[in-house]
Amino acid sequence: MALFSRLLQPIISETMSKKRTIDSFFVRDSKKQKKTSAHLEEDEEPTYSTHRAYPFPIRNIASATAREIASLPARPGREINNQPDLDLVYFEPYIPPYLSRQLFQFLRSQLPFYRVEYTIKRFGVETSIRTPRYTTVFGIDETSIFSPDGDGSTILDAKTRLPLPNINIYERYAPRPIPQCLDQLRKSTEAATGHKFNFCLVNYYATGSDSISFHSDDERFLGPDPAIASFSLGAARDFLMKHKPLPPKSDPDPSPPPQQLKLSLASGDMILMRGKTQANWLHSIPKRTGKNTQSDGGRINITFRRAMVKGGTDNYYNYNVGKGPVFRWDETAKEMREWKPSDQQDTILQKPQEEQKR
Ligand SMILES: O=C(O)CCC(=O)C(=O)O
Ligand SMILES: [Fe+2]
Repeated sequence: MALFSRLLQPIISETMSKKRTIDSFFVRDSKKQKKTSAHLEEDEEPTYSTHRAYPFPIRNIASATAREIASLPARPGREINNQPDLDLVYFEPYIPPYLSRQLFQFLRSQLPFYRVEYTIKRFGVETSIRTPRYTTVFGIDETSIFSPDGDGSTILDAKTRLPLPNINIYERYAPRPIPQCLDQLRKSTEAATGHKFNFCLVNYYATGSDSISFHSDDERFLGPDPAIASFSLGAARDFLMKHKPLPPKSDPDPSPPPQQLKLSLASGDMILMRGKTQANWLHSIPKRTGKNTQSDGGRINITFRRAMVKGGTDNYYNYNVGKGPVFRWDETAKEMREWKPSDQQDTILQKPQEEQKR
């Protein structure tokens, strides 16, 4: 390997920081390697997914780990469809505990996150909303693809495979390809569910105060009866589901009203919502009060979805990336910190000096 990249490699890893947790995902000392797992590759050079729209390169998972993800789910899914219009498949878990722990640490430290602010009209008044969790998104709708050659910076029409005729098409936000560390899971999910996905949305709930209120993912750009695969990593949180309001009954009907559901989603679990579910049910992750709300109650949620038209791409980037600052996990401070482009540059410049001191 060229001297340049050898020199650069540890510097980049240092920029990515999180020495112990992240390195242990890839490179283990030989004693630990024997004791804990034969799955993770020893001494594999880290590689990165890069794209001009990423704020920084996103580290790839090792090839052995990627192969493991391809072999999932750990357990077959169980159908939950005992209520009107409800059609779920619950994998408990999809990702086994040793792998979900590592994937949680890895994704938390490697992905760029945002705390999006936007305005809505509430009772005719412009109201500012600060999303009560960190979010990020990758992908592009079904009408387009990232050019398979080069660094994928060119976007092609999905049918003609020619560059988009109008350069203004995705003008508000430059779409980002799904990085390898999430794309492995997307492929596995497609194989396990028989559904296709072109978007990956990630939520990070830092504490019990982070939440998502009752909503359904029934946007028109997803098409009718969309399938959404939703993964949990890290702290367990309650996932509530309730039926959308029903019109009052006209005739005496003996069928009982739909019941609210509560699933305690644990690390590694996956819930597939499909069929009539989004059209008829709402879901939420309520705030959690009491103990265990502050410390490492961090939870990552990953959803895979399939947007059919360009409006879906703009909507997802608008609400999950936005125009505000980037946040990145700081392993020393154990919290998300605002990240600036100069952070990366600083580390690259500082590191050789530090090494000379030793
Ligand atoms: O965090 C979760 O489990 C749910 C997230 C969700 O509903 C969404 O992002 O639309
Ligand atoms: Fe949702």
